[in-house]
Amino acid sequence: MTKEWDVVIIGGGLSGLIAANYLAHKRLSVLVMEKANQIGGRAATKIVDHQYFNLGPHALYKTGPAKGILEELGVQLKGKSPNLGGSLIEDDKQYLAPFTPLGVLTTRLFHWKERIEWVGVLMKLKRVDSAHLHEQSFKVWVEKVATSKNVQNLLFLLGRLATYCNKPEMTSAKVIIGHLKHVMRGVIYIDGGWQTIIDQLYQKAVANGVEFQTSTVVKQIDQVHQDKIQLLTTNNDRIIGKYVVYSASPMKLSQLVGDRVWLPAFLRQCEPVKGATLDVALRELPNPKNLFSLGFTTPIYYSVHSPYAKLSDSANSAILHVFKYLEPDQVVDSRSTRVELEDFLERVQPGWREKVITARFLPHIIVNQRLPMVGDKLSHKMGILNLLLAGDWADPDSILSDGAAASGKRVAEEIIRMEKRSLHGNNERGLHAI
Ligand SMILES: Cc1cc2nc3c(=O)[nH]c(=O)nc-3n(C[C@H](O)[C@H](O)[C@H](O)COP(=O)(O)OP(=O)(O)OC[C@H]3O[C@@H](n4cnc5c(N)ncnc54)[C@H](O)[C@@H]3O)c2cc1C
Repeated sequence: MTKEWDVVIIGGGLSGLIAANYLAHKRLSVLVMEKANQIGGRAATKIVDHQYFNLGPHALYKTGPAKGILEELGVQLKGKSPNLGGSLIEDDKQYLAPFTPLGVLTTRLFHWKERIEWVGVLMKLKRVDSAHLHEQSFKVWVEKVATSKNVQNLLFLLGRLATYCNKPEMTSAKVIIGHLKHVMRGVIYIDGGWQTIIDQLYQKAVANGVEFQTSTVVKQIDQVHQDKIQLLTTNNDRIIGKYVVYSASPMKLSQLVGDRVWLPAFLRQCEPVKGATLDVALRELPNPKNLFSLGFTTPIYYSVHSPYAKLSDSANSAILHVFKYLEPDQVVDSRSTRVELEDFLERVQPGWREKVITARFLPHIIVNQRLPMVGDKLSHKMGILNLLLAGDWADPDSILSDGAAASGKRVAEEIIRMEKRSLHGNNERGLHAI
């Protein structure tokens, strides 16, 4: 017999779990279907040799929507904020980063006129209302506010650092600057890795009656009745949901619903944000003072996360990430990219190879499912009634965990609203307030 649920959520990542938690507070039956053999998606943490590896560098934005939503759901977020400062690397030179007052005053990256321009730009960044920048690219905005090439390059670097997006001429100034403003107010590295967030969301959902099916791949979505959506899995199981939340890849949705179902155009045009990451655990740091460096014009990031978050069972281990920001459609040669990241690490931590406990290299991973483009129009109307969209790609104003969390909460609220409306009609059972 085909089992029926009020809500079926496709995808057990951050957005799916957040939606499940908000829905779990109501008298709705909720099933989460996850393709992998464990939940968490891109927020999962892998433990290798007692070292905790997030999937590349993961920072939670202190004033972004995700933190507030997680706290509202009762998730404990333990960890510390990394220090500002660090260095910028260009060719064979290393400069103090002008991210602190001392850095601004003393960095050899800038001459005095540029220092003044940089301070002015930082003030503009703080004051600008990003909501009005929808029709402008980040590049156009940067070239409007800064004349010095060095200051412009520093803004491009900050945009990459904040959003992982490496295409300023295509990306929306609204999203990049909105996000950058959150990043400038501070980030947190999480003790135990982001898995601790996932685990808490999972436990709370289960305690409130949500059911989970892992190793379950949904391969087809069909509307079989006005308030019934049928999901077919690769094991040929059939599951019915009154509402379905889709939180997997936007590019794959058209394959699941078939050609005849109308989907909003943005879903077919989504371009993912990608990167290459080298995640490394060292017995100790050869150069303990060098915790954070960025390529100035080369799109490379290096940061040691373990001084600010417990990411190992051993007190001395250092967990660090070296990351390359990729452009959309960039062809990646895995070997040369690995060499590039290892060479960068050699530059900032000479002799690191002698200290390796374990390392993982992922040459081509999706960081965010949608590059936020200028003039993007995200529509949630589609050819299947009661099919709702969540994920780091499904929010018009935010991306990364902020987009995942905001969209997860939004779809849950939408379902609760629709359900209340339909219950008003037949008034069979009541909904509890959260
Ligand atoms: C290298 C890297 C660095 C990052 N750094 C940061 C950072 O510093 N700050 C930040 O906020 N965010 C960061 N992120 C992004 C953050 O991890 C993601 O935005 C967030 O985890 C996405 O959650 P999601 O639920 O939208 O998607 P996912 O986590 O991708 O969840 C979707 C789930 O759907 C499942 N699925 C797919 N297809 C099917 C199917 N057919 N049937 C059933 N299940 C299916 C997948 O297995 C997956 O578990 C980073 C990501 C990466 C990769």
